Amino acid sequence: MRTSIATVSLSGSLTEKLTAASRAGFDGVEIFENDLLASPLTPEEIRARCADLGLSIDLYQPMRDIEAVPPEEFARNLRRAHHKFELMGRLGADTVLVCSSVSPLARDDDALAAAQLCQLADLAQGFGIRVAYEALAWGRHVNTYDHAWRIVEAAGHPALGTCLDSFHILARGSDPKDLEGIADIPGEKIFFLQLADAPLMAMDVLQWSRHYRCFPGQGGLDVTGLLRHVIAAGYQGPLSLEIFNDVFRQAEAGPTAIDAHRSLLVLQEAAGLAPLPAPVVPTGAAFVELVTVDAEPASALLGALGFARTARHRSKPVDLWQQGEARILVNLGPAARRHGTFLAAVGLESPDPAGAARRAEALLAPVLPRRRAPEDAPLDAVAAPDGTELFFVATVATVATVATVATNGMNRTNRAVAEVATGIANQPELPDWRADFVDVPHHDATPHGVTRIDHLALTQPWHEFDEAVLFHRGVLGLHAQECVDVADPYGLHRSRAVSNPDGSVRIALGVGAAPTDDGARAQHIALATDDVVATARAFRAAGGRLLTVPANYHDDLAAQYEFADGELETYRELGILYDRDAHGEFRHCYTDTVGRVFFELVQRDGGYRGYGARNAPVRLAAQHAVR
Ligand SMILES: O=C(O)c1ccc(O)c(O)c1
Ligand SMILES: [Mg+2]
Repeated sequence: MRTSIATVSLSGSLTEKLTAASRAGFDGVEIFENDLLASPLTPEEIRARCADLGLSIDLYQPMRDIEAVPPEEFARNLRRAHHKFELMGRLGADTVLVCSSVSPLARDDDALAAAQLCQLADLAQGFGIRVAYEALAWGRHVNTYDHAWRIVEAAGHPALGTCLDSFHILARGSDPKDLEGIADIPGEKIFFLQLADAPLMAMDVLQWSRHYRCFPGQGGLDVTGLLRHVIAAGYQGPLSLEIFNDVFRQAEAGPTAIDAHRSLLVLQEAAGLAPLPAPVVPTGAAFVELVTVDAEPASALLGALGFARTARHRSKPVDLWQQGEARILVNLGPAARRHGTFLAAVGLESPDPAGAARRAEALLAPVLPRRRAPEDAPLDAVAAPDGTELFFVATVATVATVATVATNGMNRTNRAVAEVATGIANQPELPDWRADFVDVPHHDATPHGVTRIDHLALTQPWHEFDEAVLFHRGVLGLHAQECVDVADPYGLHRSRAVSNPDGSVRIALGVGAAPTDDGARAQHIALATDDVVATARAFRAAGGRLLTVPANYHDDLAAQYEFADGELETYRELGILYDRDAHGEFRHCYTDTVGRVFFELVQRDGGYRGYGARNAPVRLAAQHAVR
């Protein structure tokens, strides 16, 4: 379907907003009156600019406090409307949005509202304009979609229809049954559809709408369900985003518009309107890549954690450090001069790397060159919103399967293998990232019990948090958990975890204060161990330093839980934190920070699902204290 976006959703001047909308692939815009009033361009120039950018002006909005008012007031409203309709003629816009009145002058009189809207529509019709009447959730007398529709129906004017806005409809928390009436509105009488999501919050609905709307898929409203009803009604107009959001108002318009368009692609897929290449959910973390200018601190830390430097890149100064199934690349790269040591890339194991990249590209993710150097294996990679490079790499099993199929035909493969092989039959050669690395002699440093990467925690730029969540959900097909807010002594840290079904890929996306030296966005790598006490002790014995946790924390633990003899003393000594949920237990501790990066050692038992959020305020305070 055609896509559109209200100019209020983007930051900048009207010209900047239009340019961003066009570049992101929108077909049209809603011109918000304030953007026009503040623009030095004449309506004719705006019209020409939109035409140059390939944008139609799908809606002019809003007109307020029009209906159900005393006659002398209504006469003034018609005069105002006359001016606006002339303006719309100059703009080349043929639909105007009228939102339900909030005026104290408005009467609770549907017949009067219908009669006056009918007169307004008559005037509009003379200009070739249609009036779309929308119920604001806080409208004085009209605040539900069905009430607005009853008035439109009663008015019975061909130039009068309704505008449905998912926020106003869903924010009232109505019973899903109440939405079924949407499908009964004749599709051609739904003149416009505005789409917005919002995080679930208990607050005044006007404030909620004006500050916290977000793109579909970023909040907690069932925008997909609503869209299905509107489509069932036969609506054929554009899908238009109308997002009032304090963060998007400040963020750069270009990336916000791309995020916006991505949300409509994911929404249309979910509503069964337009398919995308199917999500290829990653099945594991193959590696994490750190970039640093000085390998020494990172190497010392990895060595103390029990990692061994097992291989080196054939052509570049990149070392592979490994322990169990945890693999960390240390890259001596110039980028670190700007950022300090940072996590630059993640290798995600994928049953179909090319398919994963196709979906990412369809969802407007920047696709990175397949080879970073001519001799490198050609890997599919895209950039996440925060710039982290995501490599889709063949799972070890997939690479082996292709080799087996290639050499032995199908006779020795079982059915599961055959299925995977069919899925990748058109990829004769699945590049293996590991082939770029040559083994180096190493003393098998006694491993310290790290088995794999448990999760990554990546702090996002302040204005890209919602975008990051939608990206990881939509592009990678990961499931997003609820948002958690964590108190930081110098601010607030908000976190939302995304994961695959078996928990072998977990990323905690965060935003807010960061306990790093220059406030740079902290990134941490949590390493799984079956025995955090043993791993922590071995780390210490090898010269590693663990984050010190205040005694008050452990005193509080003693008040909450009963521990075996000596257990709590061990946790005090090593700075181990403890949490429990309905499924199991979590024990974890933290290393020093190098640049932006630190490590966490975690022991999950019994299917614990969280990330130790209740301990995060104590951990953040301790990290700030170290600085
Ligand atoms: O907040 C408002 O006033 C407002 C204006 C126009 C709309 O379409 C809307 O949904 C809200
Ligand atoms: Mg609206």
